[in-house]
Amino acid sequence: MVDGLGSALGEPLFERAAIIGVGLIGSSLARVIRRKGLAREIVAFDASSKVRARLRDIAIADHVAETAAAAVEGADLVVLCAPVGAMGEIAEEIGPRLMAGATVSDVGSVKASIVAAVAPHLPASVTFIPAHPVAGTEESGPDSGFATLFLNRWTILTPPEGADPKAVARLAAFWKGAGANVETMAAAHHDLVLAITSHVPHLIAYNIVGTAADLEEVTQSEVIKFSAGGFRDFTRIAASDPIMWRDIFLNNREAVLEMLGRFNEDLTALQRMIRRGDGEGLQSLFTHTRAIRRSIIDQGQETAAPDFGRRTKDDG
Ligand SMILES: NC(=O)C1=CN([C@@H]2O[C@H](COP(=O)(O)OP(=O)(O)OC[C@H]3O[C@@H](n4cnc5c(N)ncnc54)[C@H](O)[C@@H]3O)[C@@H](O)[C@H]2O)C=CC1
Ligand SMILES: O=C(O)C(=O)Cc1ccc(O)cc1
Repeated sequence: MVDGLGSALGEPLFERAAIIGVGLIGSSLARVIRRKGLAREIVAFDASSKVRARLRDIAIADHVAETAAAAVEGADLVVLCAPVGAMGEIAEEIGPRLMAGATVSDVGSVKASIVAAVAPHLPASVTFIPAHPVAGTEESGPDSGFATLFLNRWTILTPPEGADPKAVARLAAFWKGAGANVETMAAAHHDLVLAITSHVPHLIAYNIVGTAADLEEVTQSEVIKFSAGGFRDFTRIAASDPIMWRDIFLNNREAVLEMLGRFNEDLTALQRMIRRGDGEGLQSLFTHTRAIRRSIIDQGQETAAPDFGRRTKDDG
């Protein structure tokens, strides 16, 4: 087993999967759907004509549609994989063309605002089950995706109350087939958890790289020259897609501001420890954070070294 994804499942879970927005996540999904036989047929649509042309070249989908509405025709699974801010307008376009009984999902990094933007456009005959694969890289576009992206990572489902349990179970089986572990929670809870585990860390990375870039005028090339330290890890995160992250902060505003408030308080406490020479306080916090990192590794959530080389040689 080269890819760690195990052997193919039996019958496909879906007949026709439509992927709307085929960048890093959409193309990774297309690749794993095909590799694992999770749907019989894959139809793709991307708003960019350049991306559509590229999709025809790399042939990771069976068909590339010219509109989102055409892509969802006859699809029993529709997954919206565009930036968070584009989900509402896509839903508005595809709503009238969705097949009765279809499952509509998404992969957006924020959940409550997507529910608010998407749900009003969907007919009662479909089941909407928002999802978030907590897996990714700083890259974007259809060439950056790979089939093992979701392997051993969490995918969070946030089904609304009263969602058809069979449809929820089928979507959970789909993500498990893609290699993910699946957890279910409320959309608002998801947004709070992700604000502290993903959104605020990205904001910190954007900020520290921005601060260093300002200093660079003073220090000339020293920021780049000595970036082998912790700063280098921040630059990877700060290279993440600007549109995607703009949308995340605009659409998870309250949770991010709440977590930033707490972060600022703790940062002020650290500042005070440094000013007062409180070595005991600093050491105690750093010992605690080191233990957190080690417990994450012990739970198999992370390798000791950055693991963005998880792409295997046949990950096409
Ligand atoms: N990049 C990451 O690490 C992760 C991203 N996500 C979420 O996945 C979604 C997609 O992110 P990526 O694949 O990284 O972005 P990406 O930038 O690689 O791909 C997004 C694609 O959507 C297309 N697009 C934009 N507006 C569209 C529209 N109205 N209709 C159809 N296509 C449209 C773009 O042309 C682009 O090809 C975002 O909602 C993001 O929050 C979730 C988990 C991880
Ligand atoms: O590249 C990284 O370190 C990430 O954190 C990737 C990522 C970005 C956005 C998500 O919603 C989930 C995962």
